[in-house]
Amino acid sequence: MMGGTFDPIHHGHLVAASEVQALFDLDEVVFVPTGQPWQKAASSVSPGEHRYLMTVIATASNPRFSVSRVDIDRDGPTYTIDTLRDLRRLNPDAELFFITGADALSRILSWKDVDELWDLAHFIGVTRPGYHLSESGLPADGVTLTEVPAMAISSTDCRERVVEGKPVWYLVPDGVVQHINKYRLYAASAPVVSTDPALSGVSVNGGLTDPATSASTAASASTSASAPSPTITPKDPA
Ligand SMILES: Nc1ncnc2c1ncn2[C@@H]1O[C@H](COP(=O)(O)OP(=O)(O)OP(=O)(O)O)[C@@H](O)[C@H]1O
Ligand SMILES: O=C(O)c1ccc[n+]([C@@H]2O[C@H](COP(=O)([O-])O)[C@@H](O)[C@H]2O)c1
Repeated sequence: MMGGTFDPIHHGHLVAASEVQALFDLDEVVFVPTGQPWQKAASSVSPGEHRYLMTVIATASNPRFSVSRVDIDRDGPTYTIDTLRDLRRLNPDAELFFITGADALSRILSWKDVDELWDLAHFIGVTRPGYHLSESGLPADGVTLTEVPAMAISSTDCRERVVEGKPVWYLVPDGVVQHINKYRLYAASAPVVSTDPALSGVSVNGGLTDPATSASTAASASTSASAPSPTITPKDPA
């Protein structure tokens, strides 16, 4: 499994999961969006339902990828000890692996009940540009370090790019770009509140009221919000 805030999910997450799935011959990689990531500022984290939907959109085409709601459906701060217990209960015969990037692995000793984590899953630490991957201080038989293709992408950078009107195409899957634009996630402009009960309290673009037209509207919104047209100087016909 791979736990994360996924705000938004990006190709760094997906490449790491794909590489570990192949290297370790895993049957499945379950992406688990966090409920309340207690080590991140609550005010800066998007609603769980949006992060869940973006994770579903990003993983839908891969038959070995799936998404679990266990963390977003559990009240209170998200602790991996609870995630692992829930997944073990749901999959009593499965051998569990927890994929984590170098930055998250370096903070693992601060996680709740860390001494009990090693009995519940084997941790796979993966390389991430800008971070040092180390198993120092961690039980040798509990962690395996693995190199994955370097993707210098972070969710923080993706969010900042949206705020600045820069493109996030190719940093996140196309459907995630469309979801961000459709619901005006991360945008600096004043949002309105969704009438969709599943996304209650969630900010959306007020223009997207008709589902029949939302795709084309989202596409045009994406053009203006994320892919500004280059300035083209017409040739002088003379
Ligand atoms: N580019 C990447 N390469 C490898 N691992 C990554 C990469 N980005 C994130 N991860 C790992 O994926 C997991 C979930 O990360 P998370 O959802 O917090 O993404 P993030 O890009 O670090 O987000 P933020 O910038 O908001 O902190 C963590 O274990 C993290 O180390
Ligand atoms: O168990 C904890 O105390 C704990 C503290 C911080 C992070 N985690 C988990 O680590 C994973 C990556 O978290 P993050 O914040 O880097 O997105 C995710 O599954 C989190 O739930 C877990």
